Amino acid sequence: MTASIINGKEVSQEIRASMTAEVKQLSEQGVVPGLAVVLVGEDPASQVYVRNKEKACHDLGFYSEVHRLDASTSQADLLALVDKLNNQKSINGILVQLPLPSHIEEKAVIDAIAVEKDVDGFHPVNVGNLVIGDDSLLPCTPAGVIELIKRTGLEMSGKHAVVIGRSNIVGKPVSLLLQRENATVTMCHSRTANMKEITRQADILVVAIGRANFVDADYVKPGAVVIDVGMNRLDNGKLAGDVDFESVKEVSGPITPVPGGVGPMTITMLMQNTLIAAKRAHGLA
Ligand SMILES: Nc1nc(=O)c2c([nH]1)NC[C@@H]1CN(c3ccc(C(=O)N[C@@H](CCC(=O)O)C(=O)O)cc3)C=[N+]21
Ligand SMILES: [Mg+2]
Repeated sequence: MTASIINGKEVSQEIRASMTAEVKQLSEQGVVPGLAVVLVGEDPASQVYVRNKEKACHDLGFYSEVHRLDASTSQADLLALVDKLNNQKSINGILVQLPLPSHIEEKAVIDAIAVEKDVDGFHPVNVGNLVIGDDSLLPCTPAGVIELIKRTGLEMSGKHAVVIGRSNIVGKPVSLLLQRENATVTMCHSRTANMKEITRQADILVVAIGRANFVDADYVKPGAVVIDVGMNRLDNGKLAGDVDFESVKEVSGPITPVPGGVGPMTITMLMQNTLIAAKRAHGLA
């Protein structure tokens, strides 16, 4: 049996198309969602993501600003920019591209972003609200993963979801969101013993360990939904996921490719968070 491929690009386009009418209606009321992206330094991969975000804003009719700062920018200057954006009415969402240069303390910068403009969902208050189950801005990649699983038609309630990876950005929050969908969640990570025995029990397998082609067919239960969050740039310049797509698709159920899976959804969820933040700023949500 050959697995069906989950087309993240197509799902993204569908969601963005469904947002367009609302954005148009809001702009007629004078509410234009605004996103500021801050990029420190010249990491080429980051430049690509930032351009994709700019394009998404443009296509949706959002206002957008991109602040490209020199790699030697001081922490104080970066914090001053964040403060300015926190107070700028035209901006509803602020994204400071990570990683930051090593002389800047990431935590200090994330903590400085206004909670209601934290469209990455990385601020400790948004993380805390996610844990408690209160309203928060959800982290974009985990929210995109849940959306893709929903679109497969699989009922998550009561299913065994296994997450490989325990990062603050993906592994931890995606586990919480899967629990919220009433899945039974197991977390694995680089120190997990007998990992294959655990992942082979998964009805849903989410992989975010950051190692190219780490998961092969031996890790996967026949028919399982497989979501690959990996983004590994190979020496040949190609992008590889954490899942060995060619071998896994022979045993799995619906599976995401890289590129064209989770990546586009991350940007779509960022747009959705910016829209939510804009509505809240105007008392409309
Ligand atoms: N504060 C912050 N928030 C982020 O959300 C954030 C960040 N920093 N730093 C970097 C990572 C990475 N990231 C991606 C988003 C979209 C694609 C994406 O659109 N990928 C496409 C194309 C990729 C390509 O061809 O290079 C795809 O998978 O099909 C990739 C990577 C957001 N990140
Ligand atoms: Mg890990």
